[in-house]
Amino acid sequence: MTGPEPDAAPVRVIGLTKHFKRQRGEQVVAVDDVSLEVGRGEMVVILGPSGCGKTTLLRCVAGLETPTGGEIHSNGRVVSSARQGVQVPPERRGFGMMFQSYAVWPHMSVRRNVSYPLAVRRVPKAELTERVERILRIVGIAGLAEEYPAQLSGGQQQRVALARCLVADPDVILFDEPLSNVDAKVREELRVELLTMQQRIGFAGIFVTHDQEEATAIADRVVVMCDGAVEQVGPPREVYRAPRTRFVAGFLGVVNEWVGTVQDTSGPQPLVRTPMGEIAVAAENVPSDVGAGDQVAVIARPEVVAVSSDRPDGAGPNVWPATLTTETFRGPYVEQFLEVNGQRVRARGAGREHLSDGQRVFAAAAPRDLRVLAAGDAADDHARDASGAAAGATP
Ligand SMILES: Nc1ncnc2c1ncn2[C@@H]1O[C@H](COP(=O)(O)OP(=O)(O)OP(=O)(O)O)[C@@H](O)[C@H]1O
Repeated sequence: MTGPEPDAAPVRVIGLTKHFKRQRGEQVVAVDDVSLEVGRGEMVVILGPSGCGKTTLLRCVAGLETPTGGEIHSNGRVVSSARQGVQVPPERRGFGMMFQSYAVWPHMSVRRNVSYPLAVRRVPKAELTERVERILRIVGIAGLAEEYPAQLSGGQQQRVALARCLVADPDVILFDEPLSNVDAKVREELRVELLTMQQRIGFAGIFVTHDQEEATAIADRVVVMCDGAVEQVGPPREVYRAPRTRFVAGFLGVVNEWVGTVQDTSGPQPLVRTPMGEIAVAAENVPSDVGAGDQVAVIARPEVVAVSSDRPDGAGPNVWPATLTTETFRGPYVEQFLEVNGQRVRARGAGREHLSDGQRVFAAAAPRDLRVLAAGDAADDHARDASGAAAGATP
């Protein structure tokens, strides 16, 4: 086993594979050759639909599962290697864990729950008291120190779990859907606080979720998984705006997909012929291996489709006469469903103009806001099912 290296990444996963056997002997490849690095103080979010292998990946990193192949390093030290037969137990990996199943202990007060990780390490009493007080304050539960978990709300219990995790001062924390048991409002509050604490304390995190909004809100980098493998890794903005596959596009939010045939890729705005009409896409948003005659999908997020009652002034090539089918008020924005040449189009806007259902309008989208993806790479049925999102602009 190699020793810790100060400049090494807090977590490095190399070619990790985990197979399970089902009851009837059938093999499941839960994690399929995944490589990943988590930088110091970085929050990496693993996002994907149910059954894609997120939890198994995290459990392998934690040491709760023995990988079938590959390696895991913590600060340059090998903590798991199938080849070398190394499998360091969870408590000796130096990772904090905040899993749904790692609930707080009901028979201990908040203070004792939070003290526990230091008590088992025989941290001197004065230091223990000081560290526990500090963390209780940071997490905002100092006033609840003598309470028992049964007397706390779900959100407060999650704070206790977080405090218990942070008190040991881990440089990496593994989170498995830690906020899924609390209601939406508390969840959002905790999310913001978690980020604030992460910035203040500086720990790195691997955070598993199937909730794309949660992922984009907290991630420095998102790792999108599908069927055990990594589909795309990048900052949330990049993965959202420049998805590499239709699966990623559909999983990260609502998307319009217009399938068609590429006409010519020589100019600055290649044209794609679709049932909606010809669509111009900025050349830099067309993959280099796509050529004339290829079947592709043009991808448009609803917020890049502008709707107006008058033909927009100075508009570029993509302006389509449309019928507004329905418009729903969503508070910060309006959601619009349109029909363009028999195709459904979904748009999202500020709703400044008063429009009526059934009204003739114009839909427009700038070529630079559209992307072309190969039509064949779609695991998109999966994406649609998982996210409830609107690939093909179905509501
Ligand atoms: N102990 C096990 N034995 C057999 N198969 C398993 C075991 N644990 C997980 N699997 C299978 O491995 C695959 C990945 O499961 P995993 O729990 O990692 O997915 P997930 O992405 O975390 O899903 P979810 O979001 O629903 O928790 C699934 O097909 C699952 O049925």
